[in-house]
Amino acid sequence: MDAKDTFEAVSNSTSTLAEKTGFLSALGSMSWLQIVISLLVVAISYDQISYQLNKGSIAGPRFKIWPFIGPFLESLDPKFEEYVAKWNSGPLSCVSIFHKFVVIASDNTLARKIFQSPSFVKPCVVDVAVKILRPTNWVFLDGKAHVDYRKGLNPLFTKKALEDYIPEQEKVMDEYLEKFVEVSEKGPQIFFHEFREYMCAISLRTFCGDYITEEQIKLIADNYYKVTAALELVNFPIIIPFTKTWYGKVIADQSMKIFEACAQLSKDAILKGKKPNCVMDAWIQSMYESRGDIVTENSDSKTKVRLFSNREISEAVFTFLFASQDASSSLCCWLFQIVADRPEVAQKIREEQLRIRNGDPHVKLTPELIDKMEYTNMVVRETLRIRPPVIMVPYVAKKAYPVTDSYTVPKGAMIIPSVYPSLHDPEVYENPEEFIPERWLPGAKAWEGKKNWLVFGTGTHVCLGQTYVMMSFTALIGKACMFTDFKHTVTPLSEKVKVFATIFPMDDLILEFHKRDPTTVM
Ligand code: HEM
Repeated sequence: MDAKDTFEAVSNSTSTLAEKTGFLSALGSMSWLQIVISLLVVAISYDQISYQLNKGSIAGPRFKIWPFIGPFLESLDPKFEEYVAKWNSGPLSCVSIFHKFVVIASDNTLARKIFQSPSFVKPCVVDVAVKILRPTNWVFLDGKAHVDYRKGLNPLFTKKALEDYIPEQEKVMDEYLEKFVEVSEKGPQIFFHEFREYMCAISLRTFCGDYITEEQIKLIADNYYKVTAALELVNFPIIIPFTKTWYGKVIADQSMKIFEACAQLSKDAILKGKKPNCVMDAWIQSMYESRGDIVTENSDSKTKVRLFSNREISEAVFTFLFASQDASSSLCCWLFQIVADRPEVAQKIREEQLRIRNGDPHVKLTPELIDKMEYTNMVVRETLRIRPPVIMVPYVAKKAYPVTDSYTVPKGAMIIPSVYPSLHDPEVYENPEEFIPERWLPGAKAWEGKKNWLVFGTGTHVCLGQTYVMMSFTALIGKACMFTDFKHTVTPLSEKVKVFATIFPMDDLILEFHKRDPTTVM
């Protein structure tokens, strides 16, 4: 019997006793006001006692200061400093909002343990996510079904697969660098929105190739933020027309309809022997290879993939966009801000970019070329360490989960492994608040702390796109440094962190881009 059962048993036996001693007749003599007040007192006491029982020995407010709602109002506008205070309060801490009990793990060993306990926990999604992403979506699979599905997706984001997508990606990079210069003609601009649009465009080209039109990309890029807003952690679970969640669902449905049509075009093209140049092509090719409908050099692959319907493909592609959009936009903002603030770093990137291209800045991107960008890659890695886009990942306990010898997370509670403290651990990363790309030189101490590298999570749900992220951002910042000069307008809020699903500079990043001679370093 757990603590909650004990409490319920005590309540039941108390009520039986009360009945015996004439509780009902006492009730009959009370006024409505007295009854309401009494019920309120019982409910508040129940809420407080169940909070105390769930909290046990871990850190957290002594009492729920606001009965029932807890810190609900603060959670509507989460402050980074409040998360830091929570992490500093102990390896495990807690908070209770309405009926949700939330346990936060700041310690590296505990965070890893949670990520790697799929029999006790699964990713926690807000109620409305099931409606927006649809209940049939693969992201809601758990256990073996999830592992089997992932096996079919993993090959789509490897270095080998990237080779096929890079030419299309490079076109989008060039197009947007031109656009950033154009936008800057009016002087310094807020780039938060520009970068979100750019990320959406490059992701859609990578996922759907040229089956998706410019207009369709624009429609999704202009409206995707509605999906982010609809999926905020605290949201009304029922979709009411013309509310945030309704707008989110409308744009999600429109996007999936577009992806469905793209999937059919890709199926037709692959059956006619087209060489894949986007994620959809690569996935569909593996489906037809598995059935023996086509033969390619990969036909011997052990991972067999069934033929998915266009609707299933569209739902999966939407999850790729959903998983990548906020985190990639966050990385993009911090990467440009950090490099713009450090001209010596930009200069070293330029030197490397020109050197590996033998002085010709127009040499096209390939995975082999990106592999040679050692310093540029260290800059991306250090940016991800100092400003990890995903600071924590919400999971839910499927059953009572004994996370330490002295504490068991109650069934149904949210359990959140934090990523940020591990990446700022001074034992592993000396002067953790300083941006030092050289800490990632081959053989340097930071590499020994592999267990602390939780930027992409770990375990069965580890980020599908991690290789893709490292390679495409290394390529992007390399090209941006060669072809443009970007200047950052520093404000008192530039280094303050805003939390909007992921993390961003609080001033939304003010930048200006100017063309430069790409054959020079200075
Ligand atoms: C800077 C960019 C990114 C960061 C920091 C990031 C980080 C993460 C993290 C922390 C998780 C949770 C892992 C876990 O629970 O162990 C995750 C999951 C995931 N990420 Fe990423 N991600 C990024 C970009 C991308 C991109 C570009 C894709 C493209 C496909 C992607 C696809 C996914 C998917 C599908 C999952 C869920 C995997 C599953 O449940 O099996 N991510 N990511």
